[in-house]
Amino acid sequence: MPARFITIEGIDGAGKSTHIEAMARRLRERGDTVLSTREPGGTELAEKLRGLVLHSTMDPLTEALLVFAARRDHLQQVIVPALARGETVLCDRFTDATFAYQGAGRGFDAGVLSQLEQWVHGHLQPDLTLWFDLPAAMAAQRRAAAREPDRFEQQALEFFDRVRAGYKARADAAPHRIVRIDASLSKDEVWSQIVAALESRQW
Ligand SMILES: Nc1ncnc2c1ncn2[C@@H]1O[C@H](COP(=O)(O)OP(=O)(O)O)[C@@H](O)[C@H]1O
Ligand SMILES: Cc1cn([C@H]2C[C@H](O)[C@@H](COP(=O)(O)OP(=O)(O)O)O2)c(=O)[nH]c1=O
Repeated sequence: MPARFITIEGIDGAGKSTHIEAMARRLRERGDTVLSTREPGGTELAEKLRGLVLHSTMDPLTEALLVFAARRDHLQQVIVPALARGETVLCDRFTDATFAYQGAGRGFDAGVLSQLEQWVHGHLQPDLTLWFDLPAAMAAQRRAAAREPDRFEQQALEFFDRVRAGYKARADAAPHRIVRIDASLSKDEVWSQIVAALESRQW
């Protein structure tokens, strides 16, 4: 099987978790061996770093270094070996999230993030990224109805407006890799857009 690296992005509450299992199922039904994972996380060490990033106060450079440290471990231990075996890796968030959250959201230097990206994964990029896009206020309403907020989810709407703009900039810069999903629509309509994005690649 051809290896495929698919990432899912979007602000908190966009509906990523809601659709990831169904995506994995659909890809498996079509013959892929699917490894479903997430960032920060995906290994024992990276899950520990996730706990720190989500719950401890720290400066933006420390935050950026920790998410990239978690990513390095995840790539080496899980993602790269799975791709080498020809598997499909389905990852809830990846480096676009760092540019959106630490870069656009926190205001951390995008040039430094690009250097870290280069060190950590060189030219390895996802083959496809589905960006779940919706207004920050709508995502906040969905989150409020669903769960207790973590460090990022406690941020004001303006923070998520900036993160959303950060994702848009990434999508504009990589239009062939990043497909925008209108996540403000109903779950069924979101699912149809996901299927269309996969089908357009014969996946
Ligand atoms: N298209 C949708 N319309 C309405 N509610 C949705 C939609 N997609 C997800 N939700 C709900 O919004 C909440 C957040 O969704 P979730 O999948 O956890 O988002 P994320 O993983 O992107 O943070 C959940 O309660 C979920 O059921
Ligand atoms: C991957 C990544 C995530 N994050 C943040 C975004 C999210 O608020 C948080 C965890 O993401 P997520 O797994 O989507 O959270 P949840 O399980 O609550 O839906 O980490 C960054 O700030 N930078 C990153 O590089």
